[in-house]
This record gives sequence, structure tokens and C-alpha cells, in this order.
Amino acid sequence: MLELKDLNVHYGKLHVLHDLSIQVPEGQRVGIFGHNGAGKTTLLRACMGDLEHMQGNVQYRGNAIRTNEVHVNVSYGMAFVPQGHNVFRDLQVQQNLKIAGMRHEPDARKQAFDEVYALFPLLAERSEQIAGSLSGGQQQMLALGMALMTQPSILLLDEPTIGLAPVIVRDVLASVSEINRSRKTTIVIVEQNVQATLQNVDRAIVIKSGRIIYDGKSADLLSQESLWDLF
Ligand SMILES: Nc1ncnc2c1ncn2[C@@H]1O[C@H](COP(=O)(O)OP(=O)(O)OP(=O)(O)O)[C@@H](O)[C@H]1O
Repeated sequence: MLELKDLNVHYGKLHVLHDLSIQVPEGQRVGIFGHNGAGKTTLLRACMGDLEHMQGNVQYRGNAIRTNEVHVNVSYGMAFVPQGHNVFRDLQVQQNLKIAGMRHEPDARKQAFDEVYALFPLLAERSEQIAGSLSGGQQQMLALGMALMTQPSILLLDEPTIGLAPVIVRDVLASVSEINRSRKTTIVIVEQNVQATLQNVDRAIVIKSGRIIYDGKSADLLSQESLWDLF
């Protein structure tokens, strides 16, 4: 379980997140939506402890998440894929995956490789290709694969479909759902592609100016398009 209780985040004088309390059970897929600047990225960074300061309580699987200790928080089973294609462009696909799985012993790394290649056969086919020569969608698959090399129990994804063509958006979101289905990985995904994402998550949270204005089943939000005017 990921638990945020009375979370407040400021950047200097700017109060970005206001008294947020959210509980994400194991294995749930949660979509976080809202306008630019609503505080979605800040929320993900708070979950990882990737902030200078925050007030309130963030816990993952009973472990207190502390700021400035991302390396410790990762060891609790968390992985964060930030916005953009976070791959080493000059290295091969397999070298990218190897670096991401560096902390593993060889046997565990082999298992992680097998798992990633089973989920993304395209990465296996292109294991020797230079990452920078992959398409945008393929690079995003590689970024997901790299996150999976740490064998996380929760994946925090910041706009993984940004800049991708609609058909590729669907592929990336379907891959995220497949990761959840096959590995039971909890998913927290920030997205601007609201409709496509709602079809791939169980729960939707809408944030406006750092406050939760909707928290409910994604299907309910999907069927009430009038609610989309909220954000
Ligand atoms: N490191 C920072 N220092 C100062 N202000 C910041 C910092 N990061 C974000 N902000 C500000 O905090 C607010 C929330 O930003 P955040 O990136 O969390 O929003 P967001 O909902 O993810 O937006 P976007 O969709 O544009 O990524 C914005 O006003 C932003 O300008």
C-alpha cells in the first residue's frame, strides 16, 4: 500500500500541494489527471521522496518515505519513470537494460532480463540496436523496461505517452496494463491523454491547483464526459 497523509509541498513561497491524502492498494492502477501546473509531477516526486522538503506523511509498504533519500526509497520496491525518453541514447538496448539492473546479482539480473524481454519482445529483437535510433514509442518501451529491471512492486509514470502518435499512445498504455496484469505491479500514472488512460486504469484522481477534486472509478469518469470540464 502507498499512503499519503496530509501531504503539503511548497517550492519556496509557492504552495503546490494542499493536504493531500491518498491510499493506493497493492496492484491498483491509478491515473492522475489535471491541468498543466496542477501539481501532478510534484505528487509523483513526493511519493519517491525526490523533493527538498515536504510536510505530512508518505509511506510505502509501511516504510516512511523521506525527502532526499531516493536511493533508499527505491530499495522499498519503487520505480519512477520521469517525463521524456530516459534512455542512454548512445548505448545499445541491452546495455541500457544492463545498467538499469546493475544492483542485481547476475542470476537476478538474468531473470529481470527474461521478464523484460517476455513483456517487450521488440526489445529482445532489437537488443543490439542503439537506443537513440529507436522510434519515440520504442524508446518509451525501453524506459519502461529499464524501470522493470529493478523488479519494482510499484511503478510511478510521468506522462509516458507525451509526444507520441495516438496509435503508439495506445500501445504504451496497453504495455503498462500488461505489466500490471502479469506482474501485479501497482501503477500510478500521470497522463494528459485522459480518455485513452481512463481505459487502462481502475481509478482516477483529478487534481486542480494542488487539491483533489475527483477520486473515483475510472469507468465512472469515462461515462460522465461532463466531468471532464472539471479539469
Ligand atoms: N522545482 C521547482 N521549483 C519551483 N517551482 C516548481 C518546481 N517544480 C514545479 N514547480 C511549480 O509547481 C507547480 C506544479 O508543478 P508540477 O510540475 O507539479 O505540475 P504538473 O501538474 O505536473 O504540470 P505539467 O502537466 O505541466 O507537468 C507549477 O506552478 C510549477 O511551475
